[in-house]
Amino acid sequence: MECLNFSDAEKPINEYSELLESYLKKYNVECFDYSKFSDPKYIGHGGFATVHSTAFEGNKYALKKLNNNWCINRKAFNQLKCELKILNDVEHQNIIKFHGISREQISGDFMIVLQLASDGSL
Ligand SMILES: Nc1ncnc2c1ncn2[C@@H]1O[C@H](COP(=O)(O)OP(=O)(O)OP(=O)(O)O)[C@@H](O)[C@H]1O
Repeated sequence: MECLNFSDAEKPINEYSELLESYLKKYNVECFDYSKFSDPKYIGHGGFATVHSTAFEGNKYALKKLNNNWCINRKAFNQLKCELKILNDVEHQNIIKFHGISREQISGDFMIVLQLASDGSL
């Protein structure tokens, strides 16, 4: 008899955000306090995220919020974890710098904090 594997059901990305944060903290990824971001200005959105420019303690960043209608299963979550860890390890003058992550505690909204491409081109 064939059994359905309910443990691998897809869930919205915000339901993984706490797990994602604690995993990345182990690798010293900086976790920005979401309440300290100010002056958000909409830049644009893609298939998986919405991007705003914002300020944090006097510095400007691009804040990329993952869309909660993006649903992933456990395997895709594990891939995302690895990709974010790799992004944190990469440093190159031609690659937008990954500064860290942020999480809105109540909604679970998950954000990636990036270098702000000043001329709007990436
Ligand atoms: N670090 C950044 N600095 C400035 N603008 C950015 C930055 N990252 C993304 N953007 C802008 O925000 C918008 C959305 O970007 P995003 O990467 O979410 O979508 P995308 O490039 O369409 O890719 P996809 O749909 O594959 O996710 C685009 O206009 C992009 O140029």
